Parts: sequence; structure tokens; C-alpha cells
Amino acid sequence: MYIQKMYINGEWKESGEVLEVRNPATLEVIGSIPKGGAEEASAAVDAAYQALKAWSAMTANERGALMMKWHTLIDEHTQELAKIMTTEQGKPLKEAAGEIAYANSFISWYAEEGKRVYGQTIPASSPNKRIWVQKQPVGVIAAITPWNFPASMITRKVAPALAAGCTVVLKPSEETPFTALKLADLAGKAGIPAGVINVVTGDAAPIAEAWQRDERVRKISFTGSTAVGKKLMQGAAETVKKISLELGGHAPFIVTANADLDKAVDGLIASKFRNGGQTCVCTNRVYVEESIADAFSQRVAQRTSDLKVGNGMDEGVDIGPLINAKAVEKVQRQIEDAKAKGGQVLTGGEVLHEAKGYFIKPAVIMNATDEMECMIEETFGPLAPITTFRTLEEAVERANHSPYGLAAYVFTEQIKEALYVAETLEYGIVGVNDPLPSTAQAPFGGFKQSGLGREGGHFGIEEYLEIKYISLGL
Ligand SMILES: NC(=O)c1ccc[n+]([C@@H]2O[C@H](COP(=O)([O-])OP(=O)(O)OC[C@H]3O[C@@H](n4cnc5c(N)ncnc54)[C@H](O)[C@@H]3O)[C@@H](O)[C@H]2O)c1
Ligand SMILES: O=C[C@H](O)CS(=O)(=O)O
Repeated sequence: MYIQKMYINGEWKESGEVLEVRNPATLEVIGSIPKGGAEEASAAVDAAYQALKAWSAMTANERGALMMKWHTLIDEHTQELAKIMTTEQGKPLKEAAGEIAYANSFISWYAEEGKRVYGQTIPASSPNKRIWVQKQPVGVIAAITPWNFPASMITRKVAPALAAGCTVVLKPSEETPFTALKLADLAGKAGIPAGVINVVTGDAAPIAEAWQRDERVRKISFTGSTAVGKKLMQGAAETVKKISLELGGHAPFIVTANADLDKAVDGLIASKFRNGGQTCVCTNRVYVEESIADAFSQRVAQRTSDLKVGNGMDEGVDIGPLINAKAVEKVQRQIEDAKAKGGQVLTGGEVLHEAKGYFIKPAVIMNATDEMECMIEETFGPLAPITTFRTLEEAVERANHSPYGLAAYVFTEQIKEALYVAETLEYGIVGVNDPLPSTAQAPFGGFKQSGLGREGGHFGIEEYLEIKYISLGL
């Protein structure tokens, strides 16, 4: 089921040592990947650089047609890919299949968008000149991706890059490499030429450092923690590489007294507990207008306690394991800190010791205060702290009081409230009565320390294009 080799220049490669990959639900070793390093990283750049000229010389239609063949193969292999994802990442099978469809939507969307990379003609100020602007591919792209969305965080970079005429060297997370390797296998089978997509597995730092030093790599596209993003941003300066950063988040979820309570409760459950709370746009703080706080919190607690925790391969499971022991410990630590600061646990927080995997019951805490760790530090797990507010101005001010600015949510049926909050929140993505705004046609990205650049929509392909101005003297 698992491809356990690196994909460089259209060939499967091993290297001396290996890294084991475990199933977070059972702790069983499910396979291993080559522990690639600087040498393999450089070989991948050789391949991508070699392939660049021919790939960028193709028309957008020709590249798009090959991307759609890849799309078809991914669609045909959805169940196999979903099973690979669930066993290496833990999310329930239905969520994994949903992610494959979401990942594939970037391929089909950008297969078309590549045909809409338009330039510009500009009226010259001199009669004997003609001036225009055209867009050209940036070149070799180095992509580094996280474990929480093992397919879509890859195609959200690779699809626009390929459509723009770029070639890619990719390092997936060592926690979830097998989905990436299967996607690369299907790309090769679709006829995407050798060297256009290369996947290097192994120790992140030496691979990234080799790409940072290599002048042929013209852009770093990273999705992951803010801490690592900052390191990559510093490294990119050495050779003035372009950089896209999709980093951490700490989403506020604001519920006003004018909200439709059913919508707001459903919305919080969806936004908070998707992927076990391990998404960058998961709600991290809940602000509820004082007058409805008790009713809202009790309903959220009931719905949360009804969520089924277990192995993602099992029917009816809503919440799989977290990715590792550190992730469970972080949620536990934040719950203990909240309790010590006056928080009241309405449900959840118990670690399932009887199960071998990294399981913790989803938790809801009332009487949260802004001094609690969970209200400041990204939880990246199934914990919903609820606090109250009296005025919208207070809610927005507290919601904006964060170094993060990725996603935020507001639930109200009052249009003026919705507009006021949406327009004053300092976040790159605002869901108004919508807990799941992410989609291929819209720009995804953050303000502040949540990142630089956008992925998705036409903004997403511009990240992989250079602007060239041509002036013709007559
Ligand atoms: N904004 C987004 O779109 C988005 C999406 C998913 C996850 N995230 C964020 O990612 C974090 C969780 O993912 P994670 O634990 O995989 O993040 P992480 O930063 O630990 O790892 C992300 C990737 O970076 C690699 N990496 C680790 N150390 C590195 C180094 N020193 N140099 C180069 N690469 C290195 C990892 O191997 C992995 O491939 C959370 O903060 C989450 O908010 C953001
Ligand atoms: O975790 C980060 C992902 O970008 C979440 S989403 O699936 O794109 O919403």
C-alpha cells in the first residue's frame, strides 16, 4: 500500500538510513521512508532545473491537460489515498476522502487558471515606444508541507506552481509521507514529465538548508508552524528567494445574541473539531454575548460529548487520534492551566489510556479568561474555551489581541453586526455564519504572524509568477 522511496527525476530512490512512520491510532510502525539529506535535496533540484525549460515552454493548455490526467487518476484512487492518509495521520476515513477531493479541486481549478495568466499593455508616454507587461514562471520551487493535511497542503502549492510553468522539489512531513509519495506516483503515471515534481523525504533541516543555499531554487513555499516559517524566511534572504508562508493560527469565534443558535452550535462543532482540532483555521477561542452564554455553552458541551472518539478506520468515528504524544500533552497542559485559572470543564479532556493511540476526549471549558494559555497559544487539538463579552467592540478588540491573523468567525443574523465585525477583524479569512470557508477558488492566507502570500484563487497562481516589463523602441 505504501511507496517507501523518494521520487527524484521520475525514479524511485532509496538512501542508507530510514525513518519509521507510525499509525497514531495504534502506534504500529506502518512503514519507513529514506532519511534523505543535502545530497538528495540537491539531486532533486538538478532534476527540477533540468525539467524547467521544457515544462515552462509548454502552453498552459498542454500543462493543464496533463494536470487533468493527474486529477482523474487521483479521483480514481480516492479510497486508496484515503486509507493511506488515515493510517498515517489518523483522521476519520470520511474526512480523509473529503480531503482528497479538496486537494484534487486545486488541481482542476489551476489546470484552468493557468490559461488566465494575463499580461498588460500600457499606453507609452513616448510615441516611438510600445510597452507591455508579461508574466513568466518563477522557476524551481521548494515546497515544505505539514502533517495535518497530507494531500491538500501539497496540491495547494504544486497545482498553481505547475500551472504557472514552474517545477517543484517537495519535502512532505516525516509524519505523513506516504500520501505525498502516492500523489507523486500518480503524477508520473499521468504523464507529468520526470523532474517536474520531485519528493525528498528525510530530516527537514538539512534538506531545507540545501534548498535555501541553492541559487537555482527561486522560491520557498512553506506551510507549517510560525516558528519554522520564521527560520525559512531568514534563510531565504541569503539568495533573495521569493517566499510564501502559511503559518499558525488562533481563530476567534464570535457569537452575538442575534445569532441563529442552531447555526452557531453546528458551526462551532464543525470549525473546532474538524481533523480533531488539528487545523490552522480551527476555532481556538469562543466569545459569546453574555445573555446567551449559558444556553449556548450547554448545547455545545452536549454536542461535544456526543462525538465518537476512535480509530479513524472505524465506522462512525468523529474524532481520531492526535498526531503524537506531544500534541496530547499540549491539550492536557492547556486544560490544567485553564482549570487553575478558574475555568470550568463542561465535558471531555480525559486521555483514553485503554486505547494504544494518542486519544483524548474533546473538551469544552466555560469561564475562560484571556490570561489562559489556550486563549493565547495555538492549541491544535480538541479543546474549546468559551468566554463572554458585553459589547461587540469589546469582542472585536479581544479577538484582535493576538500575534496571529489567519481565520476568524462571527455568527449573527444581523447584517450590520456581521459587516462591522468582518470589516474590523484583523484576519485574512473571515467566516460569517460559515465555519468552513476554505475552497480552491478563494485566497487563503493570514495577516500578522500567520503568514505571507495567499494560496487558492487567482492570487494563488500569482505567487508563482514573475512580472516582466518590456519596452520596445521604434
Ligand atoms: N496556514 C496554513 O495554511 C497552515 C496549514 C496547516 C498547518 N499550519 C500550521 O502548521 C503547524 C502544524 O504543522 P507541523 O507540526 O507539521 O508544523 P512544523 O512547522 O513542525 O512542520 C511543517 C514542515 O516543516 C518541516 N520542518 C520542521 N522543522 C524544519 C526546519 N527547521 N527547517 C525546515 N523545515 C522544517 C517539517 O518536517 C514539516 O514538513 C501549526 O502551527 C499549524 O497552524 C498552517
Ligand atoms: O490546516 C490548515 C488547512 O489549510 C485547513 S483547510 O482545510 O485549508 O481549511
